[in-house]
Amino acid sequence: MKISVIGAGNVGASVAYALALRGLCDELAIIDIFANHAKSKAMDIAQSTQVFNLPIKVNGGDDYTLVSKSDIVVMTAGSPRKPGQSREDLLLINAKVLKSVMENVKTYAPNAILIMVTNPLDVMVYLAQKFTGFKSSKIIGMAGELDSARLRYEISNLKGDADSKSMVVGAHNDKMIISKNYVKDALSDDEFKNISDDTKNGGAKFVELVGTSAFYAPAAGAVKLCEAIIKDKKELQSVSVILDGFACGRVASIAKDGICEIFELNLTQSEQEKLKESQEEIAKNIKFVEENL
Ligand SMILES: NC(=O)c1ccc[n+]([C@@H]2O[C@H](COP(=O)([O-])OP(=O)(O)OC[C@H]3O[C@@H](n4cnc5c(N)ncnc54)[C@H](O)[C@@H]3O)[C@@H](O)[C@H]2O)c1
Repeated sequence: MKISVIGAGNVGASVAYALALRGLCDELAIIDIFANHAKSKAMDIAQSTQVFNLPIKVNGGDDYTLVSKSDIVVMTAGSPRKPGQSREDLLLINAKVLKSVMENVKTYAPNAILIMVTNPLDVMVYLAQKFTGFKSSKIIGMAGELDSARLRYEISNLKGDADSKSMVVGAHNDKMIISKNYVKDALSDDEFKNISDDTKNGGAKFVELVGTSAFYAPAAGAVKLCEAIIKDKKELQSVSVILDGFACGRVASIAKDGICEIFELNLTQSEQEKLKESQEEIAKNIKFVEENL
């Protein structure tokens, strides 16, 4: 199993490190526009695997031949949010990065399953297909599992633990949906409201503290997707998927070929309206990129 991680920054390096230490692949490639940065991460991670005597080959650089024959490519290259920025402020900056990276992925790893992390996530998921022509079942956006982890973090801070099936669905922006239909823990109305607010604010709170976006928990979300693919788990995860003219969060079953089934969301009328609004916003942002790139 060969996995390539594009972008050796905070999220990319954390993905590569976690993949290596969990022994999920036997070959790992790390690519960044800053070749020495990627090489240094690869060397450091390769030395970490020696600590545990894990037989993993790790290479890094800016040369896309390193990505050849990857089974999975995790895309993390691009700018993260800075204080005061929304994920949407990154639209054109990261779409340009995505276009150049995807041309190389298409050339060197045409059979890979693509895990997208770069923000604004739902827009990038849709554009990744436009730039690669990959089947939509082979492009999966990671964000729902991060938002769900933040939800369970808030619940367990309050209640001591959280149901592992509680999840956040819908778009990866301020209109993410925290629905009682998907929260399996018993919460009063006040508790539900406070936990929803804190979960939605989880990303911004991190940006406020350190001036950039979170990385360990997002990396864990990407690794969870890799694991579901590698182990053919048919695991239900909250992921961004390509739909008709846009991409947005759905619950989908993840297995060896990528997305094997997408489920309709079970939402109340007002939640459905909110989902529709966020989908329209995503479609508008896609159009903006298409007209301005
Ligand atoms: N989906 C999510 O839930 C989620 C969570 C956190 C962060 N993110 C997003 O992930 C992305 C990366 O975040 P980060 O914190 O790792 O940022 P970072 O700045 O630490 O790392 C980004 C890396 O991308 C590299 N890069 C830039 N352009 C490139 C190109 N053309 N080719 C190859 N590499 C290139 C940079 O050199 C840098 O090393 C951001 O867009 C961020 O918003 C998404």
